[in-house]
Amino acid sequence: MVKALSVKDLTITCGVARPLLDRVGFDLAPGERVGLVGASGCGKSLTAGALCGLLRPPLRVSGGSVRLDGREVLDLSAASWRRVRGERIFQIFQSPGTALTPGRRIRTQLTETARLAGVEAKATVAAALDAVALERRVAEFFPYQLSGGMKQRVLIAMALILRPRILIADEPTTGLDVLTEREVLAALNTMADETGAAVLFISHDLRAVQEVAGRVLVMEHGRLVENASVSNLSLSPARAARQLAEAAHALQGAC
Ligand SMILES: Nc1ncnc2c1ncn2[C@@H]1O[C@H](COP(=O)(O)OP(=O)(O)OP(=O)(O)O)[C@@H](O)[C@H]1O
Repeated sequence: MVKALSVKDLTITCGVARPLLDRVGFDLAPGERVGLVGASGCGKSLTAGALCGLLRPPLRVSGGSVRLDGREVLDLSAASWRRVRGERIFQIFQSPGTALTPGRRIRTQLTETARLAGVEAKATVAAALDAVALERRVAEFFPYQLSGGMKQRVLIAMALILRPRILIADEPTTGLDVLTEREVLAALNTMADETGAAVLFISHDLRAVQEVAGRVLVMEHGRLVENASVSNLSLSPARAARQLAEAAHALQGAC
């Protein structure tokens, strides 16, 4: 079966220093939900940036391959990337505000998304808001009138409308309170259930990852050091994987 995403030996450099990302490789099957975890600075966001064609100089992909549905994307032009982003691969960031246009109502932005997807706007926008548990009146709001968690759910609603093959969620719940985090994760799971999108969920928090993904990739110093089910991390030969499992376990015990 063709993988939704296939990453091989992905290497990112910045000048002549040692690679920031060193021969990273993993696959996502269609509809699969996988976590990407690791300590701050290990290379999670760089990976996400490369997968979405968003790296800018001096950062450079100096080797490897990224295939979406079997098609190489690392050599795409900027114009082709703009088509691929949204249609095939959609990214949600930690700061959702930057992805929404400040001076435009949510309804306008979701309607535009529906047009891009070539679907009827009114019913689709209403259904997407319902699916992410946002009241329909939120459509009349401007982004500044929304909380961080509501903005994240608007972005997830956009993904629902666009139905990408792959959703990359880069720390989407960092900085949110526990209840809001739950709502965002539930919206993410609903989106993946309804669209069949594969999800790469990036976080330093294994507890949040567990709500979405069964399998996790663990990074350390720009390298992938583990690829295992969440339940097996505590037995991993990789110290970084065991430490993450222990930290999650300790936090759970403290609650
Ligand atoms: N634009 C850049 N130029 C140079 N180095 C960069 C750039 N962006 C990131 N880096 C370096 O690449 C490494 C990986 O950064 P990255 O942002 O991917 O970490 P991360 O795992 O996402 O961390 P966090 O969890 O804190 O977001 C770090 O050493 C960082 O300093």
